[in-house]
Amino acid sequence: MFVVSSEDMKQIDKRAIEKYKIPGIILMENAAFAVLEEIEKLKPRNVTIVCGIGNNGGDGFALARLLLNKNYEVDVFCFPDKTKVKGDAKVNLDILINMGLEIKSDLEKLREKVKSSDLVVDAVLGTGISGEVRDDIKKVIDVINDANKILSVDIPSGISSDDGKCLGKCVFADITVTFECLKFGHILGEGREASGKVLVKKIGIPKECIKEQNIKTLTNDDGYPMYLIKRRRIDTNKGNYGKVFIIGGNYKMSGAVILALKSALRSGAGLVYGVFPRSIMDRVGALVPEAVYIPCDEKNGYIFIDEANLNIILDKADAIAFGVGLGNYDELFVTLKEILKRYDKNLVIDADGINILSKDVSILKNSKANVLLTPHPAEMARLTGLCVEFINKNRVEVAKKFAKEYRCIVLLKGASTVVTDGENVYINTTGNPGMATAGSGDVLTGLIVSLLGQGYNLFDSAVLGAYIHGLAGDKAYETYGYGLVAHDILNNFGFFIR
Ligand SMILES: NC(=O)C1=CN([C@@H]2O[C@H](COP(=O)(O)OP(=O)(O)OC[C@H]3O[C@@H](n4cnc5c(N)ncnc54)[C@H](OP(=O)(O)O)[C@@H]3O)[C@@H](O)[C@H]2O)[C@@H](O)CC1
Ligand SMILES: Nc1ncnc2c1ncn2[C@@H]1O[C@H](COP(=O)(O)OP(=O)(O)O)[C@@H](O)[C@H]1O
Ligand SMILES: [K+]
Repeated sequence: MFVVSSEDMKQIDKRAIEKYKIPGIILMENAAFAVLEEIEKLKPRNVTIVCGIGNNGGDGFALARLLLNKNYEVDVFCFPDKTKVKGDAKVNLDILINMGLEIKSDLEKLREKVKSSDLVVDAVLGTGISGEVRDDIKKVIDVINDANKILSVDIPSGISSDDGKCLGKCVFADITVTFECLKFGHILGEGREASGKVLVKKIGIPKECIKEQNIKTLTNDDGYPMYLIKRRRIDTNKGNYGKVFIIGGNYKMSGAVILALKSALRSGAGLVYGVFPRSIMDRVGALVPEAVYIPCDEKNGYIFIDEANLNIILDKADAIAFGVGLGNYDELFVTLKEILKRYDKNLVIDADGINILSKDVSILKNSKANVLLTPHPAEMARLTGLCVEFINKNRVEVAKKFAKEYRCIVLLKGASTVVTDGENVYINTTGNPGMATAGSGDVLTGLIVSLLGQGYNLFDSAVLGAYIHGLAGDKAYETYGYGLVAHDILNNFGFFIR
């Protein structure tokens, strides 16, 4: 499913109205019907609709008429002042007035009504919000938030459609009914929580209008990305599903590489090789008997990959993951540099691999390998010098800029993981806060490198990885709640891939 900004949506609406000659008032009517359909499922006895003075409010006025015609008890408020309503919204406002309905603008009356209403509809601000919410509207939002149940029209008032930022104050909806496309604000930042359950409804915009906008951002829905998964031919063997190499582990940390190896096996890689320091061989061998091992020399407990082993890796690997539990040791920078210089297939750099890379990110620019970086926000901060708070508030832009500048693919982890090659963007919405647990990232790396080995390209592997990892985490959450551990996630991979 496409994800659009407010400007994209404005252009799509404009194209529908000016080029394809659909009158805006028809779109408004269809939007109102789309909201009506959801309200009827909720079976409220009485509904309070709070409208602004723009077209979002216009949707609210049209909805009020549809509900009144169906004999619902309806109260309509307009803030700051109904005399400022214009255009299509005014047409719908005037119809209500002609029907004899009183449109109130009294905050105290709204406060009373909100308490006794089964449902409050928030049609104050939509995609047309600009700047911080003005003080008078902040008060209205506070009152709306006291409601028993809230349905927001298009987007919760106060949330920016472009990045999900709360612009000073926002409605926290139970349900949001939006039109034609998802907006960034529904799945990023505070907007994700504020939107509640989001329903995307068609309102009659010709599909060409969306196509012509050339949208580059997708999220999981309509079968994407799972339809990328290829069925296996019957007459195949392990050689068809990749030799994947996972380079990781140090004397203090064997768990990360063990989890990544198990994860690669559980997600279907043909042959999984573990490259780790010799001192953890017994543990890895005991816990992952299905893997092949390349135990390496050690320097101060950290891995030292000599030329002979490096040649084996570079020669054999269909895909490499570098970094899980590796430790950040100066000489490993030299190893990473060599791999980037000599390896010409797909390379995932994760965890300590990213910390090692942060010493001099410019080595990416001369890379022969196709690189995917999978940082969490703190690792992204090390790569870019930006602070974590800024990164989290600007996830898409930060990841895009980095991917473009260093010609790699970035998978920026966290709630709403972002995958981008600098132009195309995927925003993932599977997963849950139970996955904020040690080792959860290591199993993602194992999953992605496994997909690469099986022949998916770098972008698709990252997208599928983020999606399946989140789904598997959601299934684990059903059983273990916040007590879920990384093993529970990887044990579900096979289920979803099947
Ligand atoms: N176009 C179409 O075809 C269709 C559009 N549709 C609907 O239209 C919505 C977009 O409508 P829109 O563009 O009129 O903007 P909208 O969200 O109502 O907000 C503008 C109003 O808010 C005010 N305001 C702004 N910033 C503010 C702030 N910080 N703090 C306080 N107030 C602020 C601003 O006031 P002003 O600054 O002008 O005084 C202005 O009055 C869209 O979300 C969807 O629901 C559907 O009907 C389907 C067809
Ligand atoms: N709130 C959340 N919602 C969805 N996914 C999450 C959430 N918190 C963490 N995750 C996912 O869990 C993984 C954590 O990775 P990471 O921080 O690298 O863990 P570790 O380094 O311990 O392995 C990432 O894939 C991240 O997207
Ligand atoms: K709204």
